[in-house]
Amino acid sequence: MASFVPRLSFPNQLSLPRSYFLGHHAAGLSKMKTMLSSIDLIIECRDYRVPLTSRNPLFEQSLAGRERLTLYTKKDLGSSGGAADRKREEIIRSWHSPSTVLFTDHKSKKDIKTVLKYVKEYAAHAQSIMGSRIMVVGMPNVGKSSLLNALRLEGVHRAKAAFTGAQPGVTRKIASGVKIVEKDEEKGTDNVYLLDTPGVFIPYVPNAESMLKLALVGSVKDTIIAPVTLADYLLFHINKNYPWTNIYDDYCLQTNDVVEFLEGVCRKTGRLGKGGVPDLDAAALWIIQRWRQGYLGTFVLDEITQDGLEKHTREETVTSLHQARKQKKEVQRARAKLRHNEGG
Ligand SMILES: Nc1nc2c(ncn2[C@@H]2O[C@H](COP(=O)(O)OP(=O)(O)OP(=O)(O)O)[C@@H](O)[C@H]2O)c(=O)[nH]1
Repeated sequence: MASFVPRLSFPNQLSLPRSYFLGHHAAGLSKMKTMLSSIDLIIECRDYRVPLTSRNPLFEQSLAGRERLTLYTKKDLGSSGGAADRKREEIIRSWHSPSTVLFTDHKSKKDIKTVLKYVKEYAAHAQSIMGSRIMVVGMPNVGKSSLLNALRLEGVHRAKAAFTGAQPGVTRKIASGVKIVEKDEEKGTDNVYLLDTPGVFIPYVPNAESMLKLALVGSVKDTIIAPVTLADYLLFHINKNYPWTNIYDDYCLQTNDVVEFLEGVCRKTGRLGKGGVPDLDAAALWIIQRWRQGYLGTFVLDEITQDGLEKHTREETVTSLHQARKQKKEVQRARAKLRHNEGG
């Protein structure tokens, strides 16, 4: 039998939306800027599974001038704690050196204690009279509110203060500060407050593959990109990077054909419509959610190399919304011209 050959590239998705910069993202960012003078430290959350793609250049520009802790969230979904994971973390640390970088799973007491230790040390060093104020920022759905709740529970043993949810955009406004560390008279340290902020998306994603990655990790609403396209990208990624794992053995043999894959999922899970027709959209959504919950294993979608951050930053063009619209129009014009030529 011929051995399976995975696809080496994913077809370019010309019609894929490349923007998800909503009104409350822009409003949230402006408000963050105006509040900067009262903030001591920024915790910027990025997603462990997309350490490069979940970097939002807007935070570099708008929130410059404040000390920052970069925290890679959802570690449990990207790392199984093996040698390759440790190597990856070492590389990511080197990107930010000499600044501190932490990797967290919000359910891990150990990880949350490490963040609290950093925060306490920072607060002791900052010696603010009014108590320290920390702002947590990041892309939508990266886990900011979950982090706040976990820090509050571990730090002051208080219940949840922020709503969380599996879809992006649960936090819409900057909340007032929530206490995560109690003052300590003996040590001479004051209270530490954490401010949750709405997730802010990149104004214009420079390439379609980055948009697919961001959609897969849940940074954009599931209604924005067709679930079958997203499942196809997931299949491509699994085949290319984990061809030996038999992750989807339960549904079908190894394949590069998303329809074959999803039909297998439909048959196995009973997602069949009238007359037994497979419901591909429902199967795609289900498999994406299984992936997001970690049931298909641990995944990192970005390629992590020593010069990865530098390369990514170079390639990244922070396109303004005006430029984004201009580019969109150019694509539309090119397509119309193509249609016209094909018709003529
Ligand atoms: N597995 C895992 N899931 C996490 C982790 N942190 C957050 N989540 C989940 O990710 C989803 C989004 O978390 P939130 O805390 O609401 O994210 P957010 O960044 O506040 O989202 P916005 O409201 O869009 O700004 C929720 O379903 C959380 O349970 C983590 O460390 N590991």
